[in-house]
Amino acid sequence: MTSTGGGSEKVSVQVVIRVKPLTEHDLENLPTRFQRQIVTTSPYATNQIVVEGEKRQVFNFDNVFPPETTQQEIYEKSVENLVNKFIEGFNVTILAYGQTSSGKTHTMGTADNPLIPSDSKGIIPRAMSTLFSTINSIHHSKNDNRKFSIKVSFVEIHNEDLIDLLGEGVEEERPPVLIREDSKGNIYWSGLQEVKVTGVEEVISYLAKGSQHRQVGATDMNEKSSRSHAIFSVTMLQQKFIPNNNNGSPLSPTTPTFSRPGTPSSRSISSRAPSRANSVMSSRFDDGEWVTITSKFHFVDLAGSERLKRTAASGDRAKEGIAINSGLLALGNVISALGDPNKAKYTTHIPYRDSKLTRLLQDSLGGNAKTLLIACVSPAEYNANETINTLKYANRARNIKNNAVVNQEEMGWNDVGHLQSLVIKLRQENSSLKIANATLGLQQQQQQSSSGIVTPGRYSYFRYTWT
Ligand SMILES: Nc1ncnc2c1ncn2[C@@H]1O[C@H](COP(=O)(O)OP(=O)(O)OP(=O)(O)O)[C@@H](O)[C@H]1O
Repeated sequence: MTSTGGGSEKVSVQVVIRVKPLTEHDLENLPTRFQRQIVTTSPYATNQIVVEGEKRQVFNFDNVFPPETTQQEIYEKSVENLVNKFIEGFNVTILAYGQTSSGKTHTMGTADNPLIPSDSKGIIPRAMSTLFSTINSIHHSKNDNRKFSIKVSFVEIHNEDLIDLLGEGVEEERPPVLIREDSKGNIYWSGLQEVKVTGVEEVISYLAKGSQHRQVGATDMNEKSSRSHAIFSVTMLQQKFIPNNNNGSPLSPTTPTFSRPGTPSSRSISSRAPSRANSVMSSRFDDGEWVTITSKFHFVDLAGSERLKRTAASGDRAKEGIAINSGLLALGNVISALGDPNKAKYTTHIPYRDSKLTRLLQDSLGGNAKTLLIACVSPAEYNANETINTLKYANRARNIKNNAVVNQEEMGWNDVGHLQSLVIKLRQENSSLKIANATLGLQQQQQQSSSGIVTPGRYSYFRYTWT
């Protein structure tokens, strides 16, 4: 996986499995005769997992983490590289999937708070630690002139309602969180608090605040079971000034020196939070040009994937179960439509609109994002069916190919008139380029159809590679 000069690279969705150890709580609560461990992994085949159920089933993934794996190991092997990609300007999404009590929240660190010991910390606090220490070292570097602004938001999908977990005041009086799509297919949301953060402790305080607001309810399987999908998002804006060399062309992005840009306001309601860069602006000055890169990191802690009857749910719990299952079903259908090479050839419709979850993640699955799915499973015989279901679900995600690109915009800071005229000029250029691209696309499609290669029209926008 190497980044191309233009900041574009083709990657599959990465799928890893984490097998949870049986905890004291499990040993007290699972019927003794079903505590036998039926899931095995091997240090010699670290991408393989075997389930000894009614029949022996073997699955292969990008990585399989056995029960003894530490939080730090998971982070180093699967996540750290994605944080570096995020800093480069790629959109990144990590999803934790699995039945209730399988370790999703523990792995993701969604319910982090200052009392959790450092070796138990999950992915989010570790990723934030890498992010801020990298930014600090860039600030102290003489050879790197980048400036960063980081904002976080925390949203919950409960019974198909979007709830702002960082929202102030009474929930009923807040503006509704809405998902929107622009004419180009970009996803936005409105009415959501985005809070500026400058360090890990601040992020953890917002995580703690948000997770306290998260809907939890007692089920038979996990007494504090999460009954909603939670999406913690980090948006990063980085600006760098590229000075001109003597020939009038900009120097490399790492060349130092420039004046400090103004700082965005510290707390704002995001009315149009882009989930990926959707416009290109450019502003050149006599001494160089400003470049802005926006990237977004989604940490998605999904609600328990178990079948309804297993949680003995009734009333509100049952209603939640139906909403959870339909969200995960829609996610599975999207994954299946994108991931199954046979279906992909013939499917012209990817059902993103079937749930809020898939709508929100529309451009994070198969779009302009790097995606990691962490499927969490229990090793106990008691959970054998759910474990198999989780592994089958995760297996379908492995065929998705994304074409992730750096979200780079070039823009000026202080010459609004100049910027506006440049925007108009660039829009005109963009229109001409679109016409040229469309003509080129048409020619390529004609060539491909004569050579037998299938390019589904709608998805050429997302730059899909079908395998
Ligand atoms: N790898 C692990 N090592 C030690 N304890 C773990 C591990 N994974 C999970 N646990 C513990 O198991 C319990 C259930 O885990 P967790 O709450 O993360 O499950 P979950 O999948 O998020 O469940 P739900 O869907 O109900 O929210 C917690 O007490 C957690 O600390």
